[in-house]
Amino acid sequence: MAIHVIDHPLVQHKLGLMRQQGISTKSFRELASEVGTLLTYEATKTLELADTAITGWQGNELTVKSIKGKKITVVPILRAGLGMLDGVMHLIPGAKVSVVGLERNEETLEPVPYFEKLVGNIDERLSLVIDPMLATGGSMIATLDMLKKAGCTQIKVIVLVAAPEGIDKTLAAHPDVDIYTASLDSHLNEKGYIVPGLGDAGDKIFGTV
Ligand SMILES: O=P(O)(O)OC[C@H]1O[C@H](OP(=O)(O)OP(=O)(O)O)[C@H](O)[C@@H]1O
Ligand SMILES: O=c1cc[nH]c(=O)[nH]1
Ligand SMILES: [Mg+2]
Repeated sequence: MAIHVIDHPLVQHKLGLMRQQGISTKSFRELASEVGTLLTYEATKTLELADTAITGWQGNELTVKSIKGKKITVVPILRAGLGMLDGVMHLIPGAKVSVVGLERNEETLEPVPYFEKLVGNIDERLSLVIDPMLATGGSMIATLDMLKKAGCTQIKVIVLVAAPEGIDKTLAAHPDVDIYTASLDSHLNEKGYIVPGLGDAGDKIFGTV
């Protein structure tokens, strides 16, 4: 479908803080979660509403709006996607979580799948895939392939930063998917890292470097 770059001042300010050299694990983690919340707000903007009858505070009949039938599963891509999970669940606490594990081979840049635990009835759910980084697009495309193979037909992607190369590849492979991001950065460097990017998001979230 399309890429949506969210230029809300809070998103841009927080993303700017994340780009600072030497940022602490604590700050990076907090900001990843906060930007995750803000991007989720934007990504859920198009959820359909239905009229629901309730009894109001005065005992009278009222019609209010509620989110229509659509069940949601949040899909963090291990490891780094876990850094956004709390922030996303903050807005949709009832969502079920489907976990996929993929690690990019840093020589070939190909994704290597190592874990898949999807919730039941995924064909009836909207999947919200979360990962801080979309670089070559390999990990995202493999995840979308996995979800579609399991029967999922409605998918939105939320990433903190994306590279144009990866976005083009992902949208070419999965033109039906909407991608929400805080930034479409300049390009990939010779090692497949996003420039200016955030560096290695997984390592920064888990404190492994
Ligand atoms: O678009 P791509 O070129 O596939 O790169 C992006 C992927 O790389 C990172 O994960 P990584 O493989 O480093 O695993 P980690 O989250 O365990 O650190 C990132 O979180 C994405 O999943
Ligand atoms: O820039 C990048 C690319 C892949 N994975 C990351 O963590 N950062
Ligand atoms: Mg990593």
